Amino acid sequence: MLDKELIVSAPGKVILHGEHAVVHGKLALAVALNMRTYLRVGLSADSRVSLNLPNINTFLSWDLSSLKTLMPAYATELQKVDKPDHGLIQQLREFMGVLEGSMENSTLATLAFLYLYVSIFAGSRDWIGITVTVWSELPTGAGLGSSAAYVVCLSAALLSACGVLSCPVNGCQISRWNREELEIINKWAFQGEKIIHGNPSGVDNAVGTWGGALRYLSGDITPLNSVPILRILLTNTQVPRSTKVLVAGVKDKILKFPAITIPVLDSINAISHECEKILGEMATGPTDKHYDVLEELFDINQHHLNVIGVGHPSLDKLCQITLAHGLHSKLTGAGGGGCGITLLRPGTDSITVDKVIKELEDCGYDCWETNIGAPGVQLHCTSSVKEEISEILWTPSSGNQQNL
Ligand SMILES: Nc1ncnc2c1ncn2[C@@H]1O[C@H](COP(=O)(O)OP(=O)(O)OP(=O)(O)O)[C@@H](O)[C@H]1O
Ligand SMILES: C[C@@](O)(CCO)CC(=O)[O-]
Ligand SMILES: [Mg+2]
Repeated sequence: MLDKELIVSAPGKVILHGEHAVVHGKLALAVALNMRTYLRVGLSADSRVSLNLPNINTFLSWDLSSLKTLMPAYATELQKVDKPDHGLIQQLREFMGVLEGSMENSTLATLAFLYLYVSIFAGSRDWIGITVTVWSELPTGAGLGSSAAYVVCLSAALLSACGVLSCPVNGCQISRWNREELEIINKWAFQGEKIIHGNPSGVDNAVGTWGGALRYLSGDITPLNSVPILRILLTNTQVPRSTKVLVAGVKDKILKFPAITIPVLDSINAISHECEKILGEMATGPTDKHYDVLEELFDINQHHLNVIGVGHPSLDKLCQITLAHGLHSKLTGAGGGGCGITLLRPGTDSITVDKVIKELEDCGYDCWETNIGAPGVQLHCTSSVKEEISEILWTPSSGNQQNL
């Protein structure tokens, strides 16, 4: 139960192979990124529920009594959540005054929050006024799993605030929940992703919850324990896109040209399997040949992703620029702009990397070399949060808060 306040965080992710195909039951390989979303939840002094999302300039507040009117007639068994309650989603849309199909960042984030708040607190008798502030190091809507990190944080924080999960801080700087608890967090986060994405596979919230590197196939999550350290250059083309729209576009292509599109998804599946095999072999001694294969798999998959309609000229340009320096890239996440990844061999010298970064930055892109395999969702003791993040979490601009 929420005593005074809690801070949780969850990582973003990079999909190495399998984006989009994973929505249709194929294998994906994904790794957690060392960029996180942080959430602070505190008891509110008045009986209000407030949501501060500074990254997307959203500051809202509701009277607790008005939220109670939305409580479903039944109490969801919190451990057994399965499908989203479409009746409740519709009721929340009416409550917020938004139309079905609205794609605004703020609408989707608020709908996901209210859905999780009302559903989770309906299962507990104690409705409490809370203030939730979320801030992220991840770019919003750029393919790095910002939506999943957001809903994983919401799920962990709300389930802890209403007493379903323990708050295992125990004087530690950082602590984690046990396996059963992580499974509940993941299930509720998946509900949140469904509200934001429409038809997510569940891979992004799985990485946000469990962290590390994992294989994901039709809901089965298996940690990849022996992944070698890969050097990855991440590039944000800064071209905005929506995962929901891109996922729906692939579905349309499957329906329109099944005989053409399904074999492409099967080939992406085979790429993920091949990559998994190579990563396994690399654990006992990476060779140049392994890197040759990884590079070729990036190239083939990037072509496939273009075929299924999720490429973008900005991503083509990224591939061309890096290839001119002997480096291989592919989009990551939903594509359509957003981020791409470039594989750096252990021997890639810093002069080459700096040249590539300069050329990409000249196109208006943002680049950084990254570490992958970060920990999943965790609970922080207040003093363990970086100072600049803690300042943001403590000073929401309530001046422009909208009271509803
Ligand atoms: N920091 C944040 N604060 C509030 N809402 C956020 C935040 N980050 C992401 N979101 C929510 O997630 C949505 C973006 O999700 P989307 O799935 O389109 O992109 P992504 O998760 O960054 O990329 P991908 O799904 O390809 O990995 C936003 O519209 C918003 O609703
Ligand atoms: C495009 C997609 O495959 C990955 C988005 O990060 C969607 C999903 O799996 O939910
Ligand atoms: Mg997303």
